[in-house]
Amino acid sequence: MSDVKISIRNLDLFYGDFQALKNINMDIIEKKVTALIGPSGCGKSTFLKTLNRMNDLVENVKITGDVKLDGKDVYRNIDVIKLRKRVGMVFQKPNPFPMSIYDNVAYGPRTHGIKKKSKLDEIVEKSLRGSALWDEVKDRLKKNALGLSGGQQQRLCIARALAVEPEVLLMDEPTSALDPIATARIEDLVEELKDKYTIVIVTHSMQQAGRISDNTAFFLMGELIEFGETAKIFSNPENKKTEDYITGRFG
Ligand SMILES: Nc1ncnc2c1ncn2[C@@H]1O[C@H](COP(=O)(O)OP(=O)(O)OP(=O)(O)O)[C@@H](O)[C@H]1O
Repeated sequence: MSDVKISIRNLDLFYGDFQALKNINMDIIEKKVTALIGPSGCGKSTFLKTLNRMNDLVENVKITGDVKLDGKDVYRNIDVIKLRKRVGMVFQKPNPFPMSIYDNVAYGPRTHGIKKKSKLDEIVEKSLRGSALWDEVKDRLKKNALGLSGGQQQRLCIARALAVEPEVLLMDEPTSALDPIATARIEDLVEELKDKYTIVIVTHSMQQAGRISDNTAFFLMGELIEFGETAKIFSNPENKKTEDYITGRFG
């Protein structure tokens, strides 16, 4: 029996007059990986950002419909800071803060009021272990994070997201700036993280979606064309447009 973590109903999003999302309906299943695929500009990132209200920061944006996290509407009667603690995000380009590795990971817990050094030490170690970076950095936690490689920086950003103990992790093309080896490490990590977290990942790579996701959503020009089990979407899609896209026939 699968549990729904986030349910999306009749979601429309406008940037000014332009409608970027058209009547999206989807259930994101707890502790599964959901991949969002589709051509450039189809609305994947926009959709991802509606899940923790990152679009609120954009001017002239209008959102209607429902996004419910554990049954509670995230657009009404909810503290946005708390929402973003529960629904963390990792971006396309690794974006560590220009401070030490330790301080990057401790940043979130500190803003949520944790001050005790022993507690922070524990969170930093646990988060870095969680993002499979601990062994590589444990002897240089006080060094600047900008000295890490791109792949290490991205795992640091994942550790930073994990440090506030989120329930959902949104990942916007987290491997697009990485080489194949660093990409494989992040993919392995996603596989491990789904034991504990619900993961939604935007990817341009259909191979990646096929490798790491349980469910896949195919978007086209702001519409959700097809959503279902990844194995089914890739082997036997219902919609001709999905088939054209995954077989590379799409222009
Ligand atoms: N802040 C904004 N203001 C106006 N239009 C926007 C804004 N952000 C995105 N758009 C438009 O909304 C549409 C969807 O963009 P979005 O970034 O969600 O697509 P995407 O599928 O993630 O694309 P990509 O794969 O290239 O990252 C595009 O037409 C884009 O130009």
